[in-house]
Amino acid sequence: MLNVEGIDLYYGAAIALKTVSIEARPGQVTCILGRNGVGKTSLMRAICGRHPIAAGEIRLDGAPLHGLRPEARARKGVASVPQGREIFPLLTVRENLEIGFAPLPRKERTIPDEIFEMFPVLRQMLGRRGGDLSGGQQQQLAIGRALVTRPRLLLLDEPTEGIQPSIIKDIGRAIGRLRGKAPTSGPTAEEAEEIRHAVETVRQKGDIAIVLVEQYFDFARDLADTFYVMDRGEIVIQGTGAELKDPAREADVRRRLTV
Ligand SMILES: Nc1ncnc2c1ncn2[C@@H]1O[C@H](COP(=O)(O)OP(=O)(O)OP(=O)(O)O)[C@@H](O)[C@H]1O
Repeated sequence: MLNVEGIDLYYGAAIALKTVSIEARPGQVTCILGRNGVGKTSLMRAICGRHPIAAGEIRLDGAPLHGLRPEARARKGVASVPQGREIFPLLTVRENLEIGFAPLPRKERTIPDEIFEMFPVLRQMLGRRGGDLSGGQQQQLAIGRALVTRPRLLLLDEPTEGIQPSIIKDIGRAIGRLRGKAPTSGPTAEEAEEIRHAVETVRQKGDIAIVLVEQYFDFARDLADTFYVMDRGEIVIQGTGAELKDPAREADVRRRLTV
């Protein structure tokens, strides 16, 4: 279980997180919601150790993480899929997965079969280049690579980023047709569905706490066991996934997500 207690984070003199506390349990999806620039990515950086905190504590299964370097946190079970996925387009799917070996001792440097059972498409595409995969497949690859480290905590920063609403896709198709070209191959709504399925699959494993940063309410609502809404560096609403299905609560949260 992850416990973040009263953390502050600064960029120079500017405060980006103010006494933020969250917890995330194994086998559950904990969603962090909020508009652009409210501090969601900063919270992920604080947890995985990419940026120091100025106050507070971060613990995984009771053991302190704050103060440890990112590599040491990775060895303790923290895995993150950063915004933008960071798939290497010219490396093969297998090579991309093997990047996940970095924090592992030599004898554990194998790709667990379980990853291919969870994401069969990765097995089919092992020899293909990362850049040849669709957006949804790349997200599965990024999650698969994170799972190579056998984490206890998985941080997912905006997995739907780059997924275009179907209306944009339709416009793209129409423009493509007008130009007499094949439709542009941007990420699609079906890929959002693939990503949702990938997160569900990890949840069902039951032993990994998943923290999911999202801007899209519908995606978060379908997956959240618990949620936190951030605004200007603070947690302003928190509750259970079931509460997100309550219309009054939903309106409350949606208000915080629109500019
Ligand atoms: N490296 C940095 N240096 C200075 N300020 C930063 C840095 N990174 C983020 N910030 C600022 O900190 C605040 C929080 O940013 P953060 O990226 O955590 O927000 P976010 O909610 O993740 O937004 P997004 O969805 O756009 O990633 C913003 O005001 C942002 O401009």
